[in-house]
Amino acid sequence: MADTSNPDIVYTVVDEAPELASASLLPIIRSFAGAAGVTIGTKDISLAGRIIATFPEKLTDAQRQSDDLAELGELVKTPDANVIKLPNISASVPQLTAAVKELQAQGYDIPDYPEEPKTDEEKAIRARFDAIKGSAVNPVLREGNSDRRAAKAVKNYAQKNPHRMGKWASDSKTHVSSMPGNDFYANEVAATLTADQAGPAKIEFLGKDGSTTVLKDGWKLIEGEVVDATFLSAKALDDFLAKEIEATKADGILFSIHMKATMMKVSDPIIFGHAVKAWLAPVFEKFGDEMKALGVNPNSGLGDVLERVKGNADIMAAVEACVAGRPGMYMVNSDKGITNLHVPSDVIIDASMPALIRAGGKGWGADGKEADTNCIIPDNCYAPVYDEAIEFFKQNGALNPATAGTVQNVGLMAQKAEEYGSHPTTFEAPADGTIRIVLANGEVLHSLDVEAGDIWRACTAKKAPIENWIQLAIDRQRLTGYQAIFWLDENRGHDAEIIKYVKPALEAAGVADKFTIMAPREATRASLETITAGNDSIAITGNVLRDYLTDLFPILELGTSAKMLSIVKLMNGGGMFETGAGGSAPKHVQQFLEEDHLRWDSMGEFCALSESLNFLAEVKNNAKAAVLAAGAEDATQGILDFDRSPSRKVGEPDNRDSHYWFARYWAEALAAQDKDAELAAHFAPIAKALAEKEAEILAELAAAQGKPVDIGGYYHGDVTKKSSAMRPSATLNAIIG
Ligand SMILES: NC(=O)C1=CN([C@@H]2O[C@H](COP(=O)(O)OP(=O)(O)OC[C@H]3O[C@@H](n4cnc5c(N)ncnc54)[C@H](OP(=O)(O)O)[C@@H]3O)[C@@H](O)[C@H]2O)C=CC1
Ligand SMILES: O=C(O)CCC(=O)C(=O)O
Ligand SMILES: [Mg+2]
Repeated sequence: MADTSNPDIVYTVVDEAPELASASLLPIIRSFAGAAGVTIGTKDISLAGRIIATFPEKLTDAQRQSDDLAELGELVKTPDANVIKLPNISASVPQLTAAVKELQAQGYDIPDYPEEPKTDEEKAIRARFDAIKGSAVNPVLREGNSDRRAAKAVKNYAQKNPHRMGKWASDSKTHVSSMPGNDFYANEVAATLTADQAGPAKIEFLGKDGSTTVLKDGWKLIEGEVVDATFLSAKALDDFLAKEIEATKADGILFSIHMKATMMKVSDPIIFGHAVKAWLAPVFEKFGDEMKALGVNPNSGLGDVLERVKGNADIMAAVEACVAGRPGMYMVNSDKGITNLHVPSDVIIDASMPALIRAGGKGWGADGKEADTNCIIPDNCYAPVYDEAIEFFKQNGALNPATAGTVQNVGLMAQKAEEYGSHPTTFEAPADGTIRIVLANGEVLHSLDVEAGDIWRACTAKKAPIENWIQLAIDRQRLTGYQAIFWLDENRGHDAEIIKYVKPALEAAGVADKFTIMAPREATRASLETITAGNDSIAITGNVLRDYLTDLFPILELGTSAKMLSIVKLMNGGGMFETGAGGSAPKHVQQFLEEDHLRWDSMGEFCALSESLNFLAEVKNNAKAAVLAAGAEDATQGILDFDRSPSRKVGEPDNRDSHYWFARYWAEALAAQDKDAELAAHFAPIAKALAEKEAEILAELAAAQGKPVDIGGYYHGDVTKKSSAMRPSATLNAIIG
């Protein structure tokens, strides 16, 4: 539940591992900030919180929750915003239905998710759920462009303490496979709107029979907006997948598909569903009707398919026969039999491909052993990044984190830029025909012929965010002097329009010679050459590559993207500080529940906290916040210098221990500083107590580990249970107060 006051800083209530970490860290932050008069509020953007806020009608007053996401969405458009944003679940359908089930079991009268809505009432419920599904939080909050990089201290630490890297063999059979054509990349057309063309537009489907269906109406487009349309052919996709299954088998390697069904919540579950159908093609051919009657929807994954057909012996026999003839499968969890195709949100490309590359091009097979892998990334817009990276490491061997430079990112993200804002304008073609965009002035902007099942989408990027992004890039290049590359492909419709903004802006600023423009493949090679030589680069990218590269490079350079500094300079003057560039680490929760050890690293929170306090100091002229910030920076440095980050193994220090050390170093720094005598006096006894009680506190934290733990729910755990699990040291709690 959230506070309603008007705090200096808003900290988000989220899901999974970061939310567990907050149960321990937030009381420390509140206590320390409170001593300086800095208030910390919370807003609940968790999956369960959003479901509860969306369906209040049958809930009791005590169960109801305000729509915190909507409130935060307004806050980030104001200069007052100062938000620390932790990662939240972007739910796939299986996750959404599991969360609903859990809430229902807790006595919340929430409707079931209608898989196949028929009545108007079911369709209305489905539409409300669809607004919660997938990446529904980040696009609302990200009212600014993205600045992600490793803080200097974090990068230095990684160079001094290089993580383990898998070895790359030059004859590795691992490779990326993408469609030979007729994909989003090949079919894209784009234009930048003039003043005459602006206004509410429509998207229409024209059937071969002459009928017109309006797919979207009142679509607001403004002057200077880059508007593109494209489609991916369903037939071409099916041909490609069938061939890749055979090719994988012939190569004797693992089959895997990598996409982002969470963020691309309309297009990618459909593509994933095609892969599930291709994998079980003979079964779907023979038992299609029976499977339909059992409610099978391949878009929900193989796990859901198997669950629904398991009572039918004939279908199960056909599944077994089919799978026996398939290549080996890349596994999410070989111990539990969870395959790449089980759940659409289990394999998320930004995290999965870098992990495979870090491992030397190896995936996990069903036998629990590492093997070379065919990485299927159907569309060619961004697949070349991974393809080129893999080729580079085959030729040059793995990156050496001890000597590698860094790739920072300046990402175009504001106002639902590009693909990540395209959900409301993505459609599966209902039949053969044409899908077109009709502008307010009646002009047809783009018209593309499609076949039934093709995935058509329109993306846009607005002028103000584009200009703001170019300026951000100029500022960062000026500040660092690094190599600076705009990752834009002049042969792609959308990118060619963006280049028309970039070139004149760089000329006008007199800095054109400091920047280059390269297509993703060439930019990947150039950046890898740069960091291999120990130098640094800034990748100035669109929204998707912002996401992909801020996992890829950190995972190679630092071992993880959790330690990244991730700043969103909100366009109306506020600041949002994301904690790292990774997600909510479901695997960490599994481990925590089994053995009460939380390996989540809060480095992202530590970095975001200092930034947020510095921002408060700057915009509100709050000198005490500046002192707190400097202390938090020292504490972060202490965590790195003395190696206080969590270990992965039960029985060794975990997330909670790192919070103790953070509190201790922070208190020591505040006690030692001479800028604010009042704060120094306040923190001196706290620092002393934390030092004196070190052995007791660490013993109490250690004693908690090693047994299963109950937190009263996965998506909607019990706040008290979470708090007592995450704050097991009475001695520490008493000092924090
Ligand atoms: N900003 C946001 O809101 C984001 C949300 N997400 C959401 O998060 C969920 C999980 O996404 P997924 O793609 O699996 O990516 P994650 O980043 O959550 O997990 C991938 C792996 O990265 C490592 N990792 C991530 N964060 C940390 C951390 N703080 N400390 C230590 N290790 C870390 C873990 O490795 P190991 O297991 O080896 O320890 C983890 O298993 C999804 O629901 C997704 O939609 C994803 C990205 C961003
Ligand atoms: O919103 C999401 O689903 C994921 C966001 C993400 O991966 C990122 O911003 O790095
Ligand atoms: Mg990401």
